[in-house]
Amino acid sequence: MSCAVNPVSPVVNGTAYCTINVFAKEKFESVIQFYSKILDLGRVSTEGDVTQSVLLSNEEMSLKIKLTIDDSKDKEFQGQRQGFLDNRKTADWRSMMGEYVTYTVSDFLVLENLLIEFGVPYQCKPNDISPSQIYSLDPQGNLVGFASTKNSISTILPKPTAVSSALSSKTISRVHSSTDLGYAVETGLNYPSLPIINLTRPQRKRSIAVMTSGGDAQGMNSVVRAVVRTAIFKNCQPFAIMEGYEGLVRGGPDYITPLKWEDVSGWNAIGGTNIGTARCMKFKEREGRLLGCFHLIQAGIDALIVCGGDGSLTGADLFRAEWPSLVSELLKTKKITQEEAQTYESLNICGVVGSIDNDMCSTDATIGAYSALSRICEAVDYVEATAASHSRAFVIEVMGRHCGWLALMAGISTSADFIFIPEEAVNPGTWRDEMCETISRHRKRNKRTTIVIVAEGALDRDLNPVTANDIYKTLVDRLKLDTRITTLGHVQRGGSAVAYDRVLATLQGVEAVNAVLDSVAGSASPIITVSENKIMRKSLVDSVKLTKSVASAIAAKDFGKVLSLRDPEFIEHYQNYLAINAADHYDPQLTADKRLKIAIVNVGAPAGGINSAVYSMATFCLSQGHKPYAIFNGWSGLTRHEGVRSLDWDMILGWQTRGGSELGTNRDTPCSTDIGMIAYYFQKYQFDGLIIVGGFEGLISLHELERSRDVYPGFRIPMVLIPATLSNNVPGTEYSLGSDTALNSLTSYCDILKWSASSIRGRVFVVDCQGGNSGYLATVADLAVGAHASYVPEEGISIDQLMQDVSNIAEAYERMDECGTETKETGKLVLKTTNASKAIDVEKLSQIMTSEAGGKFDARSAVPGHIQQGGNPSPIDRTRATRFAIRAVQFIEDNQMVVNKYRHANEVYDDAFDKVMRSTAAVLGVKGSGIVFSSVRKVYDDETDVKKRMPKVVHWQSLRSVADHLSGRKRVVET
Ligand SMILES: Nc1ncnc2c1ncn2[C@@H]1O[C@H](COP(=O)(O)OP(=O)(O)OP(=O)(O)O)[C@@H](O)[C@H]1O
Ligand SMILES: O=P(O)(O)OC[C@H]1O[C@](O)(CO)[C@@H](O)[C@@H]1O
Ligand SMILES: [Mg+2]
Repeated sequence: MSCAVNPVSPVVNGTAYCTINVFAKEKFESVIQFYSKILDLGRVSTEGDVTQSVLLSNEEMSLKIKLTIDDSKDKEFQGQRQGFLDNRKTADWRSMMGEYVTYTVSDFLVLENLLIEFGVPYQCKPNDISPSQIYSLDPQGNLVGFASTKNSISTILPKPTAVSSALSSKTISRVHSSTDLGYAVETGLNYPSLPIINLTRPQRKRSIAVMTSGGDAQGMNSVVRAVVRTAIFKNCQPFAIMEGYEGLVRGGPDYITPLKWEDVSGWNAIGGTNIGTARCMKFKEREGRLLGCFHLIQAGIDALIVCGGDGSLTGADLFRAEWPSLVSELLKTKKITQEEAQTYESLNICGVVGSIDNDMCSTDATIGAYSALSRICEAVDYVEATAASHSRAFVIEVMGRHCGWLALMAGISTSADFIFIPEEAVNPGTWRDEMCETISRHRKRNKRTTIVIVAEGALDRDLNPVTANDIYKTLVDRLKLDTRITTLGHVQRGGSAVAYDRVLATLQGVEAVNAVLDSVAGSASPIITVSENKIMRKSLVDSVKLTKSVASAIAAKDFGKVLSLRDPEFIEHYQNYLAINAADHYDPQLTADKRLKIAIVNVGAPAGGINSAVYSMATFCLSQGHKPYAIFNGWSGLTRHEGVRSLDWDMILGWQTRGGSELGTNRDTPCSTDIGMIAYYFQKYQFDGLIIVGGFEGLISLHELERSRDVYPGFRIPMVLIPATLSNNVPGTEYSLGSDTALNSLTSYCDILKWSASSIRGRVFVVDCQGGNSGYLATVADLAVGAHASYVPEEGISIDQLMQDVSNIAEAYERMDECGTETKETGKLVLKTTNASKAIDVEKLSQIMTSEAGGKFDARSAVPGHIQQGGNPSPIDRTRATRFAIRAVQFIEDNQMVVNKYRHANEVYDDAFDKVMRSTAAVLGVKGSGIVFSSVRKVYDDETDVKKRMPKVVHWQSLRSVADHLSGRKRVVET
């Protein structure tokens, strides 16, 4: 290979002079232009005639461009250039040229734009997501390298990864190729190939800034990580605005800073916000917003993603509305040019709701709210122990500003005796009596603890605050209870985010970048929301307006409206709290003729929230006037006569918060035990309804009972399955109880491993995840912990992908070295669902990875096992269990009329009969943005792959490509 460069001294190694040879006259000027523009060099002198040379120079370096006309050399270079173009995707250009010169440049963005402008091809290294080196061909065809930091270019070529003997097809069982089950990476998120050169129109990279504002909230770092990486992935330049609106007002490179891929490594596990936040009074004034506008334009920012609470998003909405007038003021005062005014005529803004308060209308959950709830529940669980020991009362004050969501959800999760929330302002004359009456009843039934949760914004109907002190005094003076106040304070905002918040933040961060890229001038600004499991875009203006109207309704003492302005789920939760808390102290809601005997049974492996479902089912039944029955130790327990007991309030105290299954559970199904005997007991106890809480065996159980209705009249009652399994593999629902608890356990376990791995250079942990044939847990954990790769049964492990992953990880380590970042986040994780491959367990997998890595890293295996079933259920599982249980009882109530006609044994079970009865045996599920009941027959026949114990369609499939793109995992797309 020819090289026209005569590197007198390589610039990269400190000296700053070299000669570039050009062999065709028509190329001479463009080569001069190329180097002078890119390296910012001035033309110093011109010499000679046929053999001309030009000296280009600046303070740091000089470059001689020398023209020696030589047709054959020029042709040789043309041929070479073609070779580079042909091999742009497949070969490392450094291996194709004997010599080349490297330069340091400060801004790759500018460089890439210039290379595009010159129409020259280029290649990014180590990859195009986060290059630390860029190689290009100058107009003559010389290979030229650029580095973003001094001396950072490695001339050592990455060793091509070969499949060694350790990886013969004998050692790996290939379960499925990556495309077998339709898991090819989604088009929209596919890895970009090397940049496509646009020869006609230079393109400016879009710059997207992200900021966090207001009170910090767990999960904000995941938003920033997702925004940064998605922006880079979509070929945009991400920026952080440091310190919230304060950074915008102050401006300059200290406050508006570009971020790289590696800058956000490991951020998922870190609490608070790494880019700072503030409450900025100046931004509330137009003057502050004018400065913000100027600084954004100055930094060339096209779009702004604001992650904050209701205040921050109100500010964002105002900023958006005022933007045109701010721009024209800046133009008038000559702070910006006409061209800038045109380029930035409208502000492309998107809101992501991050606040522990969950006070923004139009979204179910704000980022951080469930983490704060988790902190509260942990604290109350701890307090329970000391309260029980002393038989004390505790008044626990929680945050939430003017919103009672945290207090309400904590009340349900911990089965608190009484709660105070701003949405349900209490009667100033009667609240003390009401509270004391409830607590006295509980105490009379031998309850040793009293927990009252008060939201910091709690009010009475005259708008006077109801404080922890007021409550304390009442408990002491009237009930003579030994009482303590615990104000949880900022502990609630502390610690790292629970898995739910990490995933929510990640998906919303990705969606925010998509939203700003979809926006055109004049389009309405969106806010990213969540409804059940669905990430959506809504109007920022409308959400802000709706949220503001809550404050107006409170001020107007219109409390009915306040409650109605919260999302429908809030109201449902509030009614649920009242219902389960009324189990012993009100007259039953229903008249005697409507009261039912409802049985509950646990089937399958333990999962977080099973006990909460039993507790809520029983307390709700009691408050309605129904009689709740427990079947102990599953179907086999029933056939072994181990007991059916009616549940009463005293017996189930404390079950809401407990892990495991108090009723006892196993995987037996009615047909695998003795369905006749089960029918006998159903007849004996005259059950009017059945609730099964369980996983895949729960579904099979319900199916078997439903299909036996013709033979056994005892089963002609409404029956519901509440899905509960950490595998989240029950067809008919996108969410099963226990999967959140499991995800939190796995996430905490992985965080610990990651810290350990980060302390040792080049350490990777390969973690074995439960989940049966479902890769749900591993996939969502992948997103939550920022794993490098995950292997799931739906895809299996292909040798090619495994090799690719080894080289991805090796590259990631190289990139870290080359970036010279001082990041400690060097630990890497790979997750594998046990059934992703039966042939290679995590131990073997880690051995293979270590041996293939050729010394670049070493891998260790880790097996968390049944720890994944979790300890105490997460607040999400507790509150969902309550919601599911109450909905299940209501389903049984609603379907009584339907089944009554057919319950007698002498009814002929014909087709018409069957058709009506079908809908009365259902799977309760979360689908899209709502709760639905689907006939078990339909679910079993149409939606279930019985052999694989899986739904036929997996709803979380798209998460895999998001996880891949956020970790920079390259996929081998198999043909
Ligand atoms: N009406 C407004 N106009 C302009 N800016 C505002 C407005 N309201 C709030 N902001 C800006 O947003 C910042 C954060 O608002 P705020 O303190 O209400 O927190 P938040 O975003 O609601 O978060 P959290 O309630 O979770 O702490 C304010 O300090 C201010 O800079
Ligand atoms: O951290 P600061 O500024 O004291 O603010 C506390 C407030 O912030 C929040 O934690 C979040 O808005 C509120 O719940 C609380 O009232
Ligand atoms: Mg707020």
